[in-house]
Amino acid sequence: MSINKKSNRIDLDAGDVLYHMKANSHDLFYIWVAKLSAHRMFKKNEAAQVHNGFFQALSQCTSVPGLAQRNGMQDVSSYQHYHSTTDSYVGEIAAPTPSEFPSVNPGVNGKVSAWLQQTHDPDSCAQELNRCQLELSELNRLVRRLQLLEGGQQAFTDGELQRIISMQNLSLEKPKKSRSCKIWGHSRTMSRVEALGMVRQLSSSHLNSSSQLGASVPSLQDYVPAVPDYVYSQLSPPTNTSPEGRKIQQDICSVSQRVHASLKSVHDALAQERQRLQDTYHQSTTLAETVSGNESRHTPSVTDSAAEYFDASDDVLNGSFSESESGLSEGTTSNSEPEEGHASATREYRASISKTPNCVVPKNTGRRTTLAAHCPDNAQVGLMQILYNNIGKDLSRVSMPAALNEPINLMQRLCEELEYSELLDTANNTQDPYQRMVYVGAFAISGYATAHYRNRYKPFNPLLGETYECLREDKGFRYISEQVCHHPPISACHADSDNFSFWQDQRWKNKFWGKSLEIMPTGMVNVTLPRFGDHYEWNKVVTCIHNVLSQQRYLETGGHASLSKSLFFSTG
Ligand SMILES: CC(C)CCC[C@@H](C)[C@H]1CC[C@H]2[C@@H]3CC=C4C[C@@H](O)CC[C@]4(C)[C@H]3CC[C@]12C
Repeated sequence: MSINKKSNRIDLDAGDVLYHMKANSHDLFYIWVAKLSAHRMFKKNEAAQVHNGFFQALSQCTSVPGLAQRNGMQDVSSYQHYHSTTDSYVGEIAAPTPSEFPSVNPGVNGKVSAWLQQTHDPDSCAQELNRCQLELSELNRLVRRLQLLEGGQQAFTDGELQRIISMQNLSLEKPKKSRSCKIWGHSRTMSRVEALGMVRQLSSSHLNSSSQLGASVPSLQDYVPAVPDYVYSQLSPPTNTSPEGRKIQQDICSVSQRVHASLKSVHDALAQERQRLQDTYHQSTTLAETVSGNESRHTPSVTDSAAEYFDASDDVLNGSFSESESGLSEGTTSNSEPEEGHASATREYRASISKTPNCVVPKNTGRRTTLAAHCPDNAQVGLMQILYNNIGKDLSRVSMPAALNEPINLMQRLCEELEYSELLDTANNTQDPYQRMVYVGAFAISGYATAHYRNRYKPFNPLLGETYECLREDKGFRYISEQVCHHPPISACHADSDNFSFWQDQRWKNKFWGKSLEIMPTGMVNVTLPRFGDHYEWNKVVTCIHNVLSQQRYLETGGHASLSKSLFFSTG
């Protein structure tokens, strides 16, 4: 949660949804903030309780009253305890049998298996996975046996403790200064030797008090403080030295390696399959283009483009790209899938546009319809690691691997916002001023058509002074842009045609929310229509990249945009 007192704004990143709230008054703002903070506190406590409950359950399950219980399990010094009792704890809830391992959504399973069936060697993957499942159950059995074996030696004996302290290079410095160690007369940190001596005294006191001195005689334990918690907290779990334990550990290692090898081979097979699909798709589209020849090529619009860079609606119309290609999760794609009615409306609209006067659409432009190179699969790029290595640095200056880039730069990407420039052609030929504004409005949002799908790659950041020029004879406009500032990146662009002039200088602020990244463009977009002397101006809305670090990334565009019109000259 972040707040801005001046503007009474509260921003909340709730994982999937990002809330931006603005309170009408200061009082309301403070009430909201107080309530949200209280809610957050409540949630935190709730989580802490669950956490405590977990450890309580662990300690209840500990069969031998161990050291950790003496320590109140505060810092679970005993990683070993955690492990040794996990078995019984898990057992209380439900012991996971191999068949009960968390499974993915059955719909997804269905799709995957259907796809696997179509491949040339569907059985090998299935066999490998079956084998994997067996190995995992074996692994489960081994881990349980190891835990049972360790279960008998949960608590440290004093002798063991001494051995561990002397073997491990423990720092016996007290983490926080406190005056609890009164026995030494003054407060100071213990030396290693002292601590060891203390342990020795402690063990003898144990013996004395229990077997020789009797309850009435004050034992040394009453004077000598127990071995401090922080000493215990540094103990690493004792390694299992029994030959059987070692054997089980070796078995676990080798079974894990086999599981890893199986999963890797399944992964490789799937990757190969994916490549095969991509190649087939690429070949089929190239073939289709050659067969259909030039006669059917009216507008070399993105409909023809077979590369991974594609237009949203066309892609949906053709149904040519799978969900995995677009890198979207099931939910997001199905939300935006238009019905057939929408598809035919789009076709009709396109047909009507090409009849617009002044709209010269050459038949064959000689422009390429596919990109020269395929995009590499960047699913493996570990963004988390990159961010982790650059903690504290300005993210805009962190260099990212080129596998994350699409083979165009930001100025080219901005030029794509003119993909539906026919709307402006139509506006310039529409008498009704309201209708004109509707067309301009439609054009203003048409720039986002691809944004929804293009979330897997980022455009290259242009260099300072770099220019990009694009002549679209097919659409009748020419476009030029220049990178006018590198940090922060600002691109200025201008496009001209018989029917309109378009210009914008775009810079944006980024806000990283942990799971999502918001791109907040500043600057206005301008369009003029020469025939009526209209000047339209609008601002761009916020684009939010949700789940930016994962493959379930998706873009959401929203916010307030206002489109205003003024006259830039009188037409008389
Ligand atoms: C590869 C991974 C990690 C990140 C992918 C980030 C992509 C989705 C980001 C990086 C730069 C972004 C673009 C930056 C600027 C603009 C201009 C704005 O007017 C519309 C959105 C648009 C076009 C953004 C769309 C999303 C975008 C392409």
